[in-house]
Amino acid sequence: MEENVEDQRLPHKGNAPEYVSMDKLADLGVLYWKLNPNNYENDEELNKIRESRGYSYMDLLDLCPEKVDDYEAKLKNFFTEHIHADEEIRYCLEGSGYFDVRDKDDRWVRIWMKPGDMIILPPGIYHRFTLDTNNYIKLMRLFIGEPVWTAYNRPQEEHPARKEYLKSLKEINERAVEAH
Ligand SMILES: CSCCC(=O)C(=O)O
Ligand SMILES: [Fe+2]
Repeated sequence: MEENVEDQRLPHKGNAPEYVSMDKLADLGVLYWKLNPNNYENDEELNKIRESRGYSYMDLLDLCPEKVDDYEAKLKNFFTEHIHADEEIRYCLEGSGYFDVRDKDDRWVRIWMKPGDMIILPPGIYHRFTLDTNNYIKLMRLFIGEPVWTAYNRPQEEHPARKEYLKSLKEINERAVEAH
């Protein structure tokens, strides 16, 4: 996506849009599933993911002005580039929104989340979130154990999760080179 944005809710694909493959996202450590959002209370596939990855905690987040205290302030924080010490796991049940992640060359990749899209962002990846022009999203948040939502705003080059992430990127890259 474009580097500089005036209205964060617009797509910002630029004049010559470039599309990023799921493989390239996987190379950044971003995992993706397509699930059935109408069946989230009884979804075997979701349960399997939760069990195998230890996601014991779950809550639902409805992002709209009526349901969120400090709505504008929250959205502003979500759109401030940051990392976490843990994975960020989000499953879109209704509405839509953009998760932006930095690629290897520090360019933004915009992920448009729609109902059924589930992503896991690895610890230490720089990212941000915004609603799109529909102004509504319902997200499931998952976590291993007691949730920690602390965001560390960029720059965080000395943060252990950041260092670990850069190391894992290097390893993914080396494996890709060997495979060719
Ligand atoms: C509303 S979920 C996405 C925002 C985010 O990056 C976060 O909660 O840390
Ligand atoms: Fe985050």
